Amino acid sequence: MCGIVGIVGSTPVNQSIYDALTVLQHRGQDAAGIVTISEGNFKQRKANGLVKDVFESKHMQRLKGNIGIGHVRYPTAGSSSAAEAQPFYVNFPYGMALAHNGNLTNAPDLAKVAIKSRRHINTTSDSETLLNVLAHELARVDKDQLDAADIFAAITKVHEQALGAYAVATILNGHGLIAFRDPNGIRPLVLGKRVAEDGQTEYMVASESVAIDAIGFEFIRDVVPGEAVYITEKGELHTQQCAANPDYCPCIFEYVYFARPDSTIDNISVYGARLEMGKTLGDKIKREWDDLDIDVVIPIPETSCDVALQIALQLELPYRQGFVKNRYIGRTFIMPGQTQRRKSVRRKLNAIDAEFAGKNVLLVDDSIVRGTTSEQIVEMARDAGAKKVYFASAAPEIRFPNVYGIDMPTANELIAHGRDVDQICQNIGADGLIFQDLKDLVKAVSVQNPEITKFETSVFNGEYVTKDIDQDYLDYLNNLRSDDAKELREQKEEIANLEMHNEGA
Ligand SMILES: O=P(O)(O)OC[C@H]1O[C@H](OP(=O)(O)OP(=O)(O)O)[C@H](O)[C@@H]1O
Ligand SMILES: NC(=O)CC[C@H](N)C(=O)O
Ligand SMILES: [Mg+2]
Repeated sequence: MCGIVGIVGSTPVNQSIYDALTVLQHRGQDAAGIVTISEGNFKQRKANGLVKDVFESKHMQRLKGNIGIGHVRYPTAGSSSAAEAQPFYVNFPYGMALAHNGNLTNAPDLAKVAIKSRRHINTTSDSETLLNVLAHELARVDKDQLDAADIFAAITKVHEQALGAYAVATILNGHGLIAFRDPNGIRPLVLGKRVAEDGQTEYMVASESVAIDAIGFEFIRDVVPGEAVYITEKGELHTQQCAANPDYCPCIFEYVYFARPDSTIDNISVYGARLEMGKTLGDKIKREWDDLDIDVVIPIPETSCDVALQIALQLELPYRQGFVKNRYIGRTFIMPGQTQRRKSVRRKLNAIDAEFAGKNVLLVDDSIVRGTTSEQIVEMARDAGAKKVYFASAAPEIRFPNVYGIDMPTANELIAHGRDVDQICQNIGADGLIFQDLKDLVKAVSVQNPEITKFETSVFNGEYVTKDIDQDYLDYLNNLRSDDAKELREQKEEIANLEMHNEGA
């Protein structure tokens, strides 16, 4: 999952974009970038690394201008090279830059069409392709100055061509900031505003509401599926529905794992959703495990803490933070390779023996994906002296690849693929394992906003909302993006490529 942000201000936006990116860091740890426009010139800084490492004060000083966009990246297409860090830039028409969260499922076809239209695509990133599709549609309008209707017409054309998930922020020289969300609203996008000292209203878009809160903007609302927002350089706001058949279907995994608990997405508090997940899973544990003698409930930090606390309340058992998290290690699941992910679990989490010695413990995690965390954590609980180790997952079994912006491209890498609960339990070495039921997860998330009746749940049930996904596509993705394929390709690219990116800048 990546994080995006865009601001049209009445004073320089570099620091606000930087600050917003730091609170979206949990959505992508691989690369970060900011592009601003100052007097018709684009200013850019992007590189691999965390926000705090990518931007030095010399970069910040150069990122002048009252309009800009930013991105934190967790790659799901192309490579993780710095050349594919975002935002991407094209000079025609007008000069524009784009930041994308999501994943296009027809990127290779779109790239072919764009190249036929004499656009140049320099990387394997789906986001660069998306930028070129939009640029092509804007270039078709034969005018020096586009108005809101021209821009919305171009986005309508993009919706007609692009498949998959996309929440986008883009800046267009001489015009302003454009943001839009795919017709299913798979990835989140919110809009905020702030009245500046000079009285001008400044606008902001971001992946999560927490970014809006953190830099002192006021949340206005979610951008709805298929909708586009255009904020002119002067700060005028235009919005329009640009999709023929928008159909709300946000990704449920945002609530399970990706988003910060203090964000609200599609009028659903992520924290509230996690508490509800704890209630429904707690009830299932009561129903199915009433004979078990559990002494204590222990979360696997950090994302599962809210769920675990609620389960403990539900079961009337003590809740103890038996694992201490090293605050300097990031999220392991979004790290690029399995070796790094495996190593990081033990560096990140350490057990407090007193909470385990001689006890029957119930460990709670938000999800079990590859099983990297759960396998090691069960062992750590036993090493710390636990008598019995039970495990509960707030998400159901993840058995199918994700194609919409979560890097789970290969069913074989998923621990629940082809295994029933007992087999998974055996694999992670637990004495008992319980998963949330999908209907309960949907209930837990939707209870705060009954207007949303559908969620993107393909990783649990294999039903892909865009309908273009078939076995051929999943095989293609498997060959392209399995951990092994990625490692091989990146080794080759390191040797062969001198890319269009100046890392030291
Ligand atoms: O089965 P796996 O492949 O290990 O993936 C699932 C685990 O990864 C995530 O944690 P992560 O360390 O990424 O972040 P967190 O600190 O936010 O929990 C998630 O919360 C699970 O703990
Ligand atoms: N996780 C994401 O949103 C990734 C965006 C885009 N597909 C990339 O790989 O850069
Ligand atoms: Mg975790």
